[in-house]
Amino acid sequence: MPALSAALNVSDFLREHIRTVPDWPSAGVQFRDITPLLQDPQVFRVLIDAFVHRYMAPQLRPDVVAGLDARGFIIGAVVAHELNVGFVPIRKKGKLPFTTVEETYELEYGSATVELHTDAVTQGQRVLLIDDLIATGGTMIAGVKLLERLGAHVMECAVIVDLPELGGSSKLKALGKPLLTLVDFEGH
Ligand SMILES: O=P(O)(O)OC[C@H]1O[C@H](OP(=O)(O)OP(=O)(O)O)[C@H](O)[C@@H]1O
Ligand SMILES: Nc1ncnc2[nH]cnc12
Repeated sequence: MPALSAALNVSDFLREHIRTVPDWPSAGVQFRDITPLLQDPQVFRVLIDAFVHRYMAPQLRPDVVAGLDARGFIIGAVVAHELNVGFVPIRKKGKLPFTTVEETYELEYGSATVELHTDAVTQGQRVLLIDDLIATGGTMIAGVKLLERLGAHVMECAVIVDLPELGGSSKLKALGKPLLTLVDFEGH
């Protein structure tokens, strides 16, 4: 495993620790598995620092970080902790106990509904919305809609992996939402 050095940029370094699993969870899907990024503490730190360094800047510092179920929780909660701001989970339907708002969307392989507690954010709060990956953009856009329905402002979205051919990152940009992506993969 190469160490992160001047010869290797962060994106290339992280790419080497993402595993591609063909035909999972269904035929034709190239599943981009981020678990190897989390397994090695040094690699995990490079990943988290890539987000934290950007959002420490005063003009980009959020009031709160929101994370998308489930892999967005792993990254989002750690980034929130490092930034010393709160974390709010956007969960798959049926998991949140208090009153919620909900949004249904299409995935690369199925459909889903996500929910957010109605008191999770307040009017005008600046939110950073984090997930592990953007494919069709359905999940991320559903998250933006939920947060903004409650009056918050999603100032930026951030992911580890972008699958640009699935169109999600373009859709998000067309909506005027800035998106930080650390690693791009061609194909599905
Ligand atoms: O851009 P999209 O087409 O919406 O796809 C991206 C979403 O798909 C994956 O989650 P998944 O729904 O597989 O759930 P999981 O995190 O619980 O595995 C991934 O973690 C994103 O949340
Ligand atoms: N190809 C993919 N790999 C990992 N997670 C995904 N979510 C949607 N598409 C995905």
